[in-house]
Amino acid sequence: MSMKQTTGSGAAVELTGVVKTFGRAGRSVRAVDGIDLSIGRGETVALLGRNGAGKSSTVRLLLGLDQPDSGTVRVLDRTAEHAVRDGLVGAMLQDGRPIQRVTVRELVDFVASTYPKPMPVSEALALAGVSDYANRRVDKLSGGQTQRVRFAVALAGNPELIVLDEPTAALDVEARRTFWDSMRAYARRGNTVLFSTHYLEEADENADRIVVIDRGRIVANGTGDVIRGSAGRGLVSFDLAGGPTEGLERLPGVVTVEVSGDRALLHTDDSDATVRELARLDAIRGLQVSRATLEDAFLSLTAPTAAPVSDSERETV
Ligand SMILES: Nc1ncnc2c1ncn2[C@@H]1O[C@H](COP(=O)(O)OP(=O)(O)OP(=O)(O)O)[C@@H](O)[C@H]1O
Repeated sequence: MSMKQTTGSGAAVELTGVVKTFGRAGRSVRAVDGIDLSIGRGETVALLGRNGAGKSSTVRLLLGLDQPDSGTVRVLDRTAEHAVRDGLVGAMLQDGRPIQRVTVRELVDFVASTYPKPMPVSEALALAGVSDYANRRVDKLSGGQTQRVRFAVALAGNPELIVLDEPTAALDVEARRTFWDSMRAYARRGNTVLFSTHYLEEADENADRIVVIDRGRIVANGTGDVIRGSAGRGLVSFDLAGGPTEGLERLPGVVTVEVSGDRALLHTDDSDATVRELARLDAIRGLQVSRATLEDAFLSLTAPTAAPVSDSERETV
């Protein structure tokens, strides 16, 4: 195992009041709308959000590929560009395609040679799980194998922080599992990992902490359990049967209320108390009680259409 580099004692990632707008005035979109986020060294953090929530935009800011309109981005005690230039950050972006006609080993070897303190090539290949096909051409591999080669490329510079934008989006279940095994092995060395994903289970299983992002803002931040509880630990639903929806949020235990058609869904911290009160009000037609899952919490925290509010819309809100 290679020696860890040491780069000071601050957070691995520190975003403060970060705003990033795309487009021209009047028709602009706030892809990132005031994000404050601190990630400690050695943490594995999932950025979870729907399509268009602002995950990729946040990742690009972290890699110094874009500049924020306002706010600050610090990575390992320096600017993002500086951290990348110093070889401290490895990245897997969504659209990166490895160059063709070279073998896996040649590719990783070449990338490693561009860094000041690279990881030994055999180690990067082993950690990414690609040693078995190191002598095969990169353009002759399956989707899962290609993704792991891209992981080996991201590891080549021996980074302290790795940033993965939806790394498993195109992989089957088995390929995903092996991918995460490799990623966790890298994290166990004391490294920091930030990955974005649509998959709740993936965030729950592989991250120490989940940051839920919606419309360019952080709407929840904590362990899977914290997120699960943030919208209430229980779910109580019933048919409104034409009854009123006002006041449901004031029922005992209730944290949030969703009404869909003629059905009310209450997220509650105390299902028993909520149900008792509903019974008293005789509002128990089609009553169902269940434990809230991470998905329930996620759905209640994020808007159904996650398109960010444009500046022109914002003025009218
Ligand atoms: N270069 C750009 N020019 C214009 N708009 C952009 C640009 N990049 C992102 N956006 C817009 O900013 C918003 C956030 O996009 P972003 O790609 O960050 O979301 P995401 O959470 O990564 O989504 P996905 O899961 O679909 O990749 C979207 O409305 C997107 O259309």
